[in-house]
Amino acid sequence: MVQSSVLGFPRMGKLRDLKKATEAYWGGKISRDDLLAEGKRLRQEHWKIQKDAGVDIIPSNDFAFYDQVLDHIQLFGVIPERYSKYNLHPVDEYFAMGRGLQKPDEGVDVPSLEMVKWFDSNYHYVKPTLQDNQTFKLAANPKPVVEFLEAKEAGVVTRPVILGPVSFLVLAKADRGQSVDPITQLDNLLPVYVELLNKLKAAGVEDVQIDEPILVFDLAAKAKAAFKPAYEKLGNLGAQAPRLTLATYFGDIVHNIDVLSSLQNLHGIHVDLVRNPEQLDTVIGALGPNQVLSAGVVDGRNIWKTNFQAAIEKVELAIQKLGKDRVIVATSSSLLHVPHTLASEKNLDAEIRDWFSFAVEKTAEVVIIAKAVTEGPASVKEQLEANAKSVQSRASSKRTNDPAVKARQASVTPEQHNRKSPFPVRHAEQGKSINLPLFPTTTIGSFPQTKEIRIQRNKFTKGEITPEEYEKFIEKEIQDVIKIQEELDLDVFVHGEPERNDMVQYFGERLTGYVFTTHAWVQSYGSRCVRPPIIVGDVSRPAPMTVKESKYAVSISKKPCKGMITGPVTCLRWSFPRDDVHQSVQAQQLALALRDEVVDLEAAGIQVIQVDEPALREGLPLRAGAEREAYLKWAVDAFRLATAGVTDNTQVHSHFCYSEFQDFFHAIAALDADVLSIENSKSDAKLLKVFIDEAYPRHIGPGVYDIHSPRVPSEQEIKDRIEEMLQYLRPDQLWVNPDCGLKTRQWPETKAAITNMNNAAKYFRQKYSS
Ligand SMILES: CN1c2c(nc(N)[nH]c2=O)NC[C@@H]1CNc1ccc(C(=O)N[C@@H](CCC(=O)N[C@@H](CCC(=O)N[C@@H](CCC(=O)O)C(=O)O)C(=O)O)C(=O)O)cc1
Ligand SMILES: N[C@@H](CCS)C(=O)O
Ligand SMILES: [Zn+2]
Repeated sequence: MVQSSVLGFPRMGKLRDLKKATEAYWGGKISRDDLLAEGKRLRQEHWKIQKDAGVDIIPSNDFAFYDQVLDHIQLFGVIPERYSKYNLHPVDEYFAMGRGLQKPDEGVDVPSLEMVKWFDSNYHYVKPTLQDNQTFKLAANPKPVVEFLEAKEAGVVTRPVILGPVSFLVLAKADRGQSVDPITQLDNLLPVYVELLNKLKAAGVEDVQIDEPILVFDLAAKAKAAFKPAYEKLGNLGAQAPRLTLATYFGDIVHNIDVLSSLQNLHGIHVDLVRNPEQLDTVIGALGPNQVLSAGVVDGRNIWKTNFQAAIEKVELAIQKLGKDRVIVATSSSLLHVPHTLASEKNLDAEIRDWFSFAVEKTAEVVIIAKAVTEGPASVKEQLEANAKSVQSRASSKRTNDPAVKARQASVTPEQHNRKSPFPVRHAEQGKSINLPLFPTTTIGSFPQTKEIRIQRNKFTKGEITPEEYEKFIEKEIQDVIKIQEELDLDVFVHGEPERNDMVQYFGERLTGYVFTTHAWVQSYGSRCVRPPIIVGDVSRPAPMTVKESKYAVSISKKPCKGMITGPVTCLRWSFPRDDVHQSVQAQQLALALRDEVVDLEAAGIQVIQVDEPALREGLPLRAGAEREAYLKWAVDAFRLATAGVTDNTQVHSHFCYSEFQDFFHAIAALDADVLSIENSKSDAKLLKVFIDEAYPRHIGPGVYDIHSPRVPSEQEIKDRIEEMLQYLRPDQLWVNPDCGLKTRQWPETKAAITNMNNAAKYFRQKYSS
């Protein structure tokens, strides 16, 4: 019998219940016990959904209050002393590592651990941070054991998910000032895994899913070599330990296929056959004689209904070689990256709705495919017919095709990708009308999205206030934000983005070719969620999207005020993209729509325009090679096409909130933006060395403080940070700004942090102008 399996389920709940509970706990509105009870309720609800759907292999320990990697940091006792010294309750210590903690009355002040993108997704994980004398110790009540028992008690037998030791270490880093190479810690870490597996077995666990997603990367020799000792140990624990199924996702493992020879004692291997179906034969060829293949054929990263016929064909190929008992039908990855259920969407057009499948629906899909290949297609005849109809409806729908968009794409010329003059000429031109001091200060675009803003937007969406009332409210917000920036004495203002629910969803709602949802939330980090709009057809811009608000802000600003839009690659990556058209085509359509917006902003008198591309790095194919080069070409072209329609006088900014730009520097330079703001506050400033090494001529604002945490950085801390940056950047090229937008922050901490930031900038301005 072919079993069905889900690799992980979204944890937020149908109505973002987990977000609400964690934020209520942080705000002191519910107790710790209430929070823990809500977590338990959600886990049970999610297990029940999967059990009722008939899923054979249901995950546990896929739940996390903040992040699953952070769970492992705590599970293995990899807690830096700056947190453990406060002897906080484990729940509070966990959140302190995730989001920092500042309680001046109790003498507690600690920033969060670094948070970075999970592979090429818009989910962020907390980076394990190791010391030179790192030790590892299993937590007293290991979470995977506790949650397995909890499920068992509820009548659900689960397969706990744990992150494998090699991935844990490869995804880790040495703490600031430490030099440990994490992978060298394998021997110290493995005993903790052995202890955990023994405890799981003692609790009755038969099977464990051990995730080693780093196998999809090009691995350093040391990391690759670590698999053999790790899995010779963990795969040979016999009756003392559960069977292990090693899971990879988001790429193929063909380039690391030799590693499989040292994994032959494991029960099974999971591969992503949505992303890389071509790896099937190679992986089957490398399996041990009794090993099971978990075939990831239901997409964990996108919302399109699975094409059953195509999925069944893939699974049948595996069955022909391995037999039914050695094949599992699975989601390609955890379903963390898709929304909870399509059932909540009441406003979608019926034709288009029929093309989608969210997490709950995907659990049903794995079951149907498994049944089709076990019992034959007749056993699920109706479902197969309905599915074929949906697939056909989408393939032939007129809604996906716009000849005018295609015609415009066909007429794009190479010249449209180039600014009129090189940077020195532009810089001189811009200096004539945009007066800036040394170390200009600015922010990244958004100011706090207060409860009041969200309430008014909610009322407007529901028709409880008129468009005029909403517009007045937004104008008042912009006025307030401009006044605050005057008081804070910033040099380049922003309008604060109060009209935007989200930097991508907002544009999706204004572009044709998109549909958007009401409840389709996906976790981005911690309690923060996004509602990615869905690209269903060719994209175009029926009308200006941001000009009114930006023009208004400029009209009331005494200093330059940036126009603000989201770039084409980010609009693409943070949407659910089409899977029937190459992403380069979708990016170019978005670029043309945004080019019109940029030109309109300039025509409306906006001299500084920021085009955010924080997802440019995340879209980089995970392995070096031709695919990566091709991506860089079309992604850079899309940005240039979007921005190059303006005159030399307009200063184009771009923003990236990630610090991993070293392997990517040439693409950033090729964007030809006049000013870049990048994330840097939580990374080593020496990463900036690449800007000197490559003689980067233009201007840069590496973030001087972390906006993900409510913690207020001191003026001295920011000065120290700028001092470090000046080892790598020229004073005349350095801007001073936070890491990213301030929408998640509250006003008091925002004002305090920016005051400190501005004072630090003034100190250097004085120092370098005398
Ligand atoms: C910059 N980042 C972004 C990423 N991806 C995006 N798509 N957008 C980004 O900005 N990726 C990387 C980074 C970090 N990520 C995030 C992600 C999410 C947030 C954030 O603040 N999310 C909000 C939700 C934002 C939103 O869409 N809000 C809507 C709906 C608000 C709402 O909940 N309304 C209530 C009713 C109103 C009320 O009573 O409060 C409801 O619907 O129930 C809006 O503003 O209209 C979040 O809350 O998680 C930040 C950084
Ligand atoms: N302009 C956006 C960029 C976030 S990446 C903001 O400030 O929120
Ligand atoms: Zn950002």
